[in-house]
Amino acid sequence: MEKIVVGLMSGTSVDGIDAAIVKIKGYGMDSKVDLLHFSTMPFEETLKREILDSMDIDLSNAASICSLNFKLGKKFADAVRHVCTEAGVPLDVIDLIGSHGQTIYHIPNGSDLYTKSTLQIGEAAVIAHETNTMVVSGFRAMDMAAGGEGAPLVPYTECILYNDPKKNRALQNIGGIGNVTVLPKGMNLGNVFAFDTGPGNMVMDELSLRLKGSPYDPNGQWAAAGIVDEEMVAEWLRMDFFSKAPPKSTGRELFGKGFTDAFLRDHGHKPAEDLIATATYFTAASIAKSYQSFIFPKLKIDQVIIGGGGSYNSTLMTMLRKLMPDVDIGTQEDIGFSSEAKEAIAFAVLANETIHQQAVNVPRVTGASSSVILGNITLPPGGDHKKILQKAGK
Ligand SMILES: Nc1ncnc2c1ncn2[C@@H]1O[C@H](COP(=O)(O)OP(=O)(O)OP(=O)(O)O)[C@@H](O)[C@H]1O
Ligand SMILES: CC(=O)N[C@H]1[C@@H]2OC[C@@H](O2)[C@@H](O)[C@@H]1O[C@H](C)C(=O)O
Repeated sequence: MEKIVVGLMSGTSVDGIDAAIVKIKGYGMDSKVDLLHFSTMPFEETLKREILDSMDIDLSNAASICSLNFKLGKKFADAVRHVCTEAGVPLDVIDLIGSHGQTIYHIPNGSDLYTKSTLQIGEAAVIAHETNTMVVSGFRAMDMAAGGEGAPLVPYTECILYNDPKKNRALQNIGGIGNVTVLPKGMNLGNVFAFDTGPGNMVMDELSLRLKGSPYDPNGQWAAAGIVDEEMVAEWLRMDFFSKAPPKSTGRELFGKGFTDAFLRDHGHKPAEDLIATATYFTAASIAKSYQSFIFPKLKIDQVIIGGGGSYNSTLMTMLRKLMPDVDIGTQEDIGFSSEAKEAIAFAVLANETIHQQAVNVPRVTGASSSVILGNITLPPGGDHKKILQKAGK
């Protein structure tokens, strides 16, 4: 049975809400997935600030997170309407919405102070009410309840969408954070592996904003004009995160504002271009080091496919190619996909799996004790849920 599903993603870059309208036939590894339309609804600067502050342990509080949960729910509903209007698809054609939500905090390992936990907000009841559509949200919690890190979750969808019978592929996402999924040729879910590689655009973006007043370094132009401090990068690469073997995931807690504050405290007197170049090289070098430590010793990679907004930073792409000269490094566009749309598509696919009660986390990737069904289902208000689930194919 065919379903029209909207996938919503607001990632760690906090640049806006990505929305994909996807046609999905079937479920499981045989799902047929077609992207009908994709759009991004950028956050206004004030809302972006509010979200970033809510992630900052010094600025955040319970009231601000409570309020933001509902505010973002409304924004996610607006993003559904926006993508439908742009695509000329009536809202009542949508069978299901898969909403990742906005990660506010992620504590994958716990500490003396905090329990292992993760929080994605953007109230699903508000989305369901505004759109009169069933919503699947909170994808990460069940994996973490089963002992996993709750991330990364895209390996399942990447198996469906990108496996190649002849090539060992590494799919490198460069969003706020960098993460890789390794798909051995002719693979099945049993031999895929994945982990977060470290910072994506997060440090570069923070520096661009503070030193140049721009949310990112357009095409890497400032980084291209700067001089990299290789010693600084070598020191950063000695952080525990980079030597830890997967499973591993990370976020703003490690590479967010606190990281950039410390960098600027010691090096803020240097030219902005040099600082942005150093942060750009840090991302490239952390990806290369991750591959050298945890991928190349296991598998010869034939093709690295870069996705996420970082693929539009040509200085970063050049650095990556220099650091890994023996591998073919291309972009999502080179193989006929969209670099921007991939995560929104993933959460549409994952929502479809939820309503078909399929367990889709990959335990060897997240560290969970078993494979479990992800997500919370929110029915539309007053909806006849039997009819709705029937429509969804159960
Ligand atoms: N033309 C461009 N030049 C340089 N960088 C760009 C360009 N376009 C986008 N980016 C970068 O991509 C980022 C957004 O990437 P993306 O949408 O993949 O991240 P995300 O989904 O928020 O993150 P994550 O995957 O970590 O959740 C921007 O913040 C910016 O740093
Ligand atoms: C906690 C969280 O939101 N993690 C995100 C983030 O963004 C990239 C990387 O860090 C990855 O671990 C994950 O997202 C992708 C979509 C995933 O779960 O596969």
